Amino acid sequence: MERRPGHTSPVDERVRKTIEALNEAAARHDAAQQDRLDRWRVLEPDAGEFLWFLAQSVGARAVVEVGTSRGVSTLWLADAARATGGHVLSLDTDAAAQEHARRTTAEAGLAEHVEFRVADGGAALAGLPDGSVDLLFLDAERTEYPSWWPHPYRVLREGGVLVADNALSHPDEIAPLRDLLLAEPALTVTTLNLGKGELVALRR
Ligand SMILES: C[S@@+](CC[C@H](N)C(=O)[O-])C[C@H]1O[C@@H](n2cnc3c(N)ncnc32)[C@H](O)[C@@H]1O
Repeated sequence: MERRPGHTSPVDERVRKTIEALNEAAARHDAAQQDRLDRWRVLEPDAGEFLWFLAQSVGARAVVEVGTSRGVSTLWLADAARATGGHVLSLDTDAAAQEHARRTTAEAGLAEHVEFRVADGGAALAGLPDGSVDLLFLDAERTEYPSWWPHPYRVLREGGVLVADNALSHPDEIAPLRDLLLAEPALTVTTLNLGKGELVALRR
C-alpha cells in the first residue's frame, strides 16, 4: 500500500500483508482485462482503512457487504469485526470469486468472522430483518441498487451506516441511490473523497 511518510497501518500485520498481496495481484490481473466485468475491481486502500475505522466507530457487529469479488473489502471489514466481536456476511453472485476470497480470508486468520454466501444482493437484503445490520457496504453493480429499495435502508439499525463505493468515479450511476437516501429524514448523507468516492449514510 502506498503510504505517506509517517503513516502506519493500524490493521493486523497478517491481514495487512494479505491485503497488499491481493492488491498487487488485482493490479496485474485487471491491467490485462479488456472487459470491465472481468476485472477484480478491488477496494482502494484508503477507502478500506476508512471502512475498517468506521465499522469500529459504530461498534458494528452485524456487517453485510454486497460484492465480495476476491475479498479485499471483506478483509478490512472482517478485521474490524474481529475487534468488535462481530461478523461479516459477504454476498456475491460469482461463486469462483468468492471461493478465492474464502481461501484468502482463511490465510489472513479471519475465517471465523466471515460467512460467504453466493446470492444476489437485492434478494439477500430483502430477506434480512428490519434494523438488523450495523454496517452495510455496497460494492456491486451500482445501477441495480435502486431496484433493491427499501431494503438497504430498512435493514439498517438506528446508529447504523450504509457505505457505497464509486460515488466519485461513477457519480451518475450512484445518483439514484443517493437521491433515495437523501429523501429519508432519518438519514445523514455525505460523499467522502476517499478511494473511488464513498457515499455514506448514517441512520440517526
Ligand atoms: C467491484 S467488485 C467488488 C470488489 C470487492 N468489494 C473488493 O473490495 O475486493 C463487484 C462484485 O459485485 C458482484 N456483483 C454484481 N452484481 C451483484 C449482485 N446483484 N449481487 C451480488 N453481487 C453482485 C460481482 O460479481 C463482483 O464480484
